[in-house]
Amino acid sequence: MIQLESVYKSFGERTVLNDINYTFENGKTNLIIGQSGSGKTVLMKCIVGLLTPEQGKVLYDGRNLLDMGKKEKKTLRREMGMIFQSAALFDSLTVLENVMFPLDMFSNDTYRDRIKRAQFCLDRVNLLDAQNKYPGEISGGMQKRVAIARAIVLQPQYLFCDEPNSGLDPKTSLVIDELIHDITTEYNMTTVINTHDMNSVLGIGDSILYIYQGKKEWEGTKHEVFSATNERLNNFIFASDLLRKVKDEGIKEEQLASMRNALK
Ligand SMILES: Nc1ncnc2c1ncn2[C@@H]1O[C@H](COP(=O)(O)OP(=O)(O)OP(=O)(O)O)[C@@H](O)[C@H]1O
Repeated sequence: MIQLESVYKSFGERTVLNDINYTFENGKTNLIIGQSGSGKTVLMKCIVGLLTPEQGKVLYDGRNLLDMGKKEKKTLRREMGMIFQSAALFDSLTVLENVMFPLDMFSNDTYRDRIKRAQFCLDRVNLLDAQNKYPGEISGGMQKRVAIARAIVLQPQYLFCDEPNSGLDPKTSLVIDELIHDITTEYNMTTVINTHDMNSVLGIGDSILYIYQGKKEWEGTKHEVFSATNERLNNFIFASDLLRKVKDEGIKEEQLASMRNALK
């Protein structure tokens, strides 16, 4: 679980995060959503320690990141997995070598055990057959799956995904969403996802934090989105004609789920 308590971040005179309080629970896919420039990336950076808030607490299962010394931070980093907007794979390494990379850096396991662990993770994302290929030889969706395998290879407790679906078609995005959701439940991780993708919101939004101009404007679940009365949230979520129709014509959640299933 990650708890944010009264987090503030400014750049010069400009307050970009204003009194953010929120709990990201484990075993859930926690989504941060909001307009461009609302502060999602700055918030994610504050949570992972790339930026330091001026005020507040970022509690990792009770441990405040902002009070940690170097050694404690290093321990915490080992408990984090990250998936970036671009898959950020090493072009000159094979798929297997990419997944092994964190193990080579941080684990004391034997070479054989490191290979076994990396292959286990590749199998989990259904890519064992591609282990000897190079990133340039596989599709964008496959690259994302390699990035997921690499992110979970050290068995992280916390998983951070920055726009995991960017550049992917809707069908592949669905596969990536489901995969992230499944591994989150399976390994009981605390997963935090920054996204613009409304399909993700409606599909895997176990818990949703909507930020508007640096403030928490709304929080809820994918089940609550449709009945939400917050006008800013509605304008944001239902900006697309299709989704507005879905809301206005009262299409039920189950119907939406079966539409998603048909896409798979
Ligand atoms: N290092 C920085 N120095 C000054 N201002 C910054 C810095 N980083 C971000 N900002 C400002 O903070 C605000 C929030 O930016 P942020 O990148 O968090 O938005 P976002 O919600 O992630 O947007 P997008 O969806 O477009 O990625 C923006 O106005 C941005 O210009």
